[in-house]
Amino acid sequence: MRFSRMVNVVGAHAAGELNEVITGGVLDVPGATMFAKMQHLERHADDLRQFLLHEPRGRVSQCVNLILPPTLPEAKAGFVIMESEYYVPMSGSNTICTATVLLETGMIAMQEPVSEFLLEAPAGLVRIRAICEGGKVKSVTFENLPAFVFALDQMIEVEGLGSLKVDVAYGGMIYVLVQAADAGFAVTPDEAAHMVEMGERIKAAAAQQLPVVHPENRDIHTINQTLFAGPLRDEGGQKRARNGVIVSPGRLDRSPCGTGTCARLAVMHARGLLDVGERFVHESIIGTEFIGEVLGKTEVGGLPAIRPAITGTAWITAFHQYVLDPSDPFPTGFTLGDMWRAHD
Ligand SMILES: O=C(O)[C@H]1NCC[C@@H]1O
Repeated sequence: MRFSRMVNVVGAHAAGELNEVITGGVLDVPGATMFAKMQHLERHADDLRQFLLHEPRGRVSQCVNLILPPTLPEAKAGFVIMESEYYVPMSGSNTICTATVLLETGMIAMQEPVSEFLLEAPAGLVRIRAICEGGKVKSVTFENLPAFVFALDQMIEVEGLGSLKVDVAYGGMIYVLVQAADAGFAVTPDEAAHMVEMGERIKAAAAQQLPVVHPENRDIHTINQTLFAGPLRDEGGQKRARNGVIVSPGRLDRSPCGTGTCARLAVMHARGLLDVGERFVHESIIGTEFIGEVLGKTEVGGLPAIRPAITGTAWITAFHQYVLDPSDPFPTGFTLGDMWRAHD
C-alpha cells in the first residue's frame, strides 16, 4: 500500500491538555517569519491541521504543533500552533508540550539539571528553562511575550445573562475575563457543559461589543477566548485561584491555560493584586496547576505591560504515525455538531 501522507506525531499532555507535536513527515513551510509561516498554512495549506485535528484522526479537545526550522538565528527551533478551528500566535500548554517533546526525543540536546534555549513561536521568541533529571523534563518555565490589559470593568450585554462586567487582556491571545461567580459558576467539573454554553455566548458578545486590535500586530485582533476567573485565595502567603477557559469551537481547556494565566496576571497586576516578582498558582477545572509569575514591567505599543512567566509539566503519551490511504473519503476529516459546536 502506498500512502499519500505519513506524519509522525508525538502525543503529550500538559496538566491534562492534549497538545501533540509533529516531529516528522512535513517539510519546511514558506514564510520569512514564524508568523508568516503560520499565515501560509492558514491560507494555503490548512489540510494538515484538518487531517490531524478533525475526526476521525483527531478530537475536539486537542491541539497540534508543527516543529519547523527557526527564522531567527538565536532560536533553537520554531513551532506553529494549530487548534481545532484556527491557528494561534502563542499558547502556554502547547509551548510546554513542544519544549518537552523536543528535549525528551533528543531533537534538542537535554542538559541536566537545566536546559535553556529560545523557541520561536508565531508571536515571537519565547525563553525556555526546563528542569531535567534522569532524561525526564520535570518542569518547563517559559517567558511569554508581554501581556497587557486592553480594558477593565467593561459592561457587556449577554443573551440569557443580562449585563456582565468583564475585563479584556492579551496574554498571547485576546481574552475576555469574567468573575466566574458573576455568571453563577464555581468552576467545578459538573458545570463544564453549562460553562461552555455561557462562555461561547460571552465570547461572541464581547468580541462584537468590545473590538480590540493588538497595538503592534494588527493581524492579532478580536477576543477569541473566555476566561472564567474563580475567586483569588491566599493560602499561607501563596496566591491561587481556579479558572476555566473556553476554547473554540466550545470546550474547556483541560489545563489552567498558559496564555489565559498571562492575561490574568496582567489584570491582577493592573489592579494592584500582584507585584513584580510575585507568584500565582492557577488551577484548572480538573485540579491541575500552572505557576504564573510577573517577571517585570514593560510596554507594548504605549500600553503598560508585564513580562509573564509560566511553569508547568508535560508528559509524553504516545508515538503516532498518522497515514492517509488515497482512497480514504475523509482526507481532511470531518466535524459533527454533537461535539463540534456550529457557529452562526
Ligand atoms: O495554554 C494555553 O494557552 C492554551 N491551552 C489550550 C488552548 C490555549 O492555547
